[in-house]
Amino acid sequence: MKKLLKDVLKKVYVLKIIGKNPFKFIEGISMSSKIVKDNMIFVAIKGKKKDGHKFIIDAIQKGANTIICEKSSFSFIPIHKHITYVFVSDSMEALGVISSNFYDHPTKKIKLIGITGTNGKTSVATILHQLFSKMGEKNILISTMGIKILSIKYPTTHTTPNIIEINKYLDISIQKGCKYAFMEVSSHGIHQKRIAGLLFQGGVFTNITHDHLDYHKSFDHYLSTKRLFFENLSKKAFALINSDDENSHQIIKKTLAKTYFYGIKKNSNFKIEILKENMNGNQLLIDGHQILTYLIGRFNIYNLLASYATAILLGKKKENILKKIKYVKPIKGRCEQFLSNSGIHIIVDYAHNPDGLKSILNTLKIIKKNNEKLICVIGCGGNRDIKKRSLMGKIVYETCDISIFTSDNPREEDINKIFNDMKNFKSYLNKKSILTFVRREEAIQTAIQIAKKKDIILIAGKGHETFQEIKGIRYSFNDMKIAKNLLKTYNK
Ligand SMILES: CC(=O)N[C@H]1[C@@H](OP(=O)(O)OP(=O)(O)OC[C@H]2O[C@@H](n3ccc(=O)[nH]c3=O)[C@H](O)[C@@H]2O)O[C@H](CO)[C@@H](O)[C@@H]1O[C@H](C)C(=O)N[C@@H](C)C(=O)N[C@H](CCC(=O)O)C(=O)O
Ligand SMILES: Nc1ncnc2c1ncn2[C@@H]1O[C@H](COP(=O)(O)OP(=O)(O)OP(=O)(O)O)[C@@H](O)[C@H]1O
Ligand SMILES: N[C@H](CCC[C@H](N)C(=O)O)C(=O)O
Ligand SMILES: [Mg+2]
Repeated sequence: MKKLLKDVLKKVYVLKIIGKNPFKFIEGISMSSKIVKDNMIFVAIKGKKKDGHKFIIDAIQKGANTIICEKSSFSFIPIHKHITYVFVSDSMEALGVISSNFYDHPTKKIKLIGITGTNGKTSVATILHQLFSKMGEKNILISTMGIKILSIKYPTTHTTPNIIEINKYLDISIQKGCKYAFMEVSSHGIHQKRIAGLLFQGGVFTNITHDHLDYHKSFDHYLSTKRLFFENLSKKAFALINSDDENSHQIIKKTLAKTYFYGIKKNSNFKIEILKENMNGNQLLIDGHQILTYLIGRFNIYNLLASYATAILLGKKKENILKKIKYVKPIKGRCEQFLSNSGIHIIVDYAHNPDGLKSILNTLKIIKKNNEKLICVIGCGGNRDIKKRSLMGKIVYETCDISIFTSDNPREEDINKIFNDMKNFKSYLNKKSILTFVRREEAIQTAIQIAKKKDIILIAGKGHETFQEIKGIRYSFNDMKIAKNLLKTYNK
């Protein structure tokens, strides 16, 4: 793709330009000097760890012909002939405008829905992707598990990719005939302006509970970051809010968007009634119509209702949605089940914060009878929220019959420090012991050795992940695969 610089800079709030050459061609945009190629724009961003302005020389050596940078960082910048320097007050905001210009404004051509909240973003986005595909509507999914355009998958590194990637993939999807885009909007993504300049048709709020306080420092900051997404929606957009969440009104305090509520407990625009809940599926009453869904767990009832309501707000016919929504399949690593030959129930779930754990454990209580044991294998990620660890440890300890603490993705942290944090809680129960194994495979193995027929083993925290990240290296690891192999080994 090739564009004139003057077109790429349209509507960018420019403070000053050096080396102006509007007829220069641009062949790409990058915010990382590491991947700059000939005739690209390099956008210097001040990060948490590094300052992109320090990599301007590197970017020029790799072929960048234009530099976007912040005036305040002028002292860092070496001036080269033939290079155009564009000074802006906010590089990230400028990057939003530039990438939208470069890819011909994808969000003016596709209906983009952003899904935000502590838990349920991947689930709702994926349900919408499946539902719309089943209704014959081509769409793109942008989620933790990667990007999917029709049935082609593209790997990503972040739940909400950077704004260049978002525009690039939206453009590809438009070329392939997609009319809808369902995208997860993480709080990191909002705060780091990875969604700058995107026009959203709607925003969906799932819930907000304790997580990411390593990054946000306080719950208030986390909440106000999520609120910012709704504040920036236009008055033509819709905001679809979980009315049962205690912060539902906070989230939409200053939104211009037309607000709708969905929920089970409180009065809402979109309601659902639970007729039967079990491990084979849920029987539900949506808008007076009975449906049976393969998705299990109360949390998935919220996810399903949010998806139904989104489809209605996007103008889809109720009868058509209801006809197709029952065929939505369970989502990888979200309450993924396996029943072994000897009758041991394995559940792999991505619960990685206190509320996620409560949700999945409440679901498992539905199938647990008195004599069956609930065994949980759990770890907490390293270099992430420390305060959530003891809350997660306590929930598991007080709910499960056997608690096995192990590693998740320790990243750069000492695993024994993580174990200490997980065990740092007071409990009314003091008889039970907690087993700890550094090696996650050993923890799963122990759970399988202990388990008897009909016992339930919950392996939590890593869901679909196919690796374990330890000291910068990603080792291949998949909870469900390991569990199935071990069940075979022990003939269980
Ligand atoms: C805490 C966090 O989110 N950090 C993100 C942030 O990093 P940073 O501010 O430290 O960036 P930096 O390393 O200082 O670099 C600053 C700039 O210099 C540039 N640079 C740097 C080095 C170089 O040689 N050349 C160069 O040009 C970088 O490309 C960047 O533009 O900006 C980087 C570039 O966009 C991100 O990759 C990085 O994500 C890190 C790796 C990360 O793990 N993020 C996670 C926590 C995250 O974002 N998670 C959310 C999901 C959370 C949820 O569950 O809801 C997500 O959306 O994925
Ligand atoms: N609506 C919900 N309410 C509460 N818990 C939920 C909900 N949906 C899913 N969960 C729990 O949270 C876990 C993660 O779900 P999901 O991947 O959909 O969330 P997410 O918001 O995309 O997470 P991430 O922040 O990692 O992207 C699930 O495995 C389940 O345990
Ligand atoms: N999106 C979540 C994923 C956490 C998954 C868990 N396995 C971990 O590594 O902590 C986060 O960035 O906090
Ligand atoms: Mg996700």
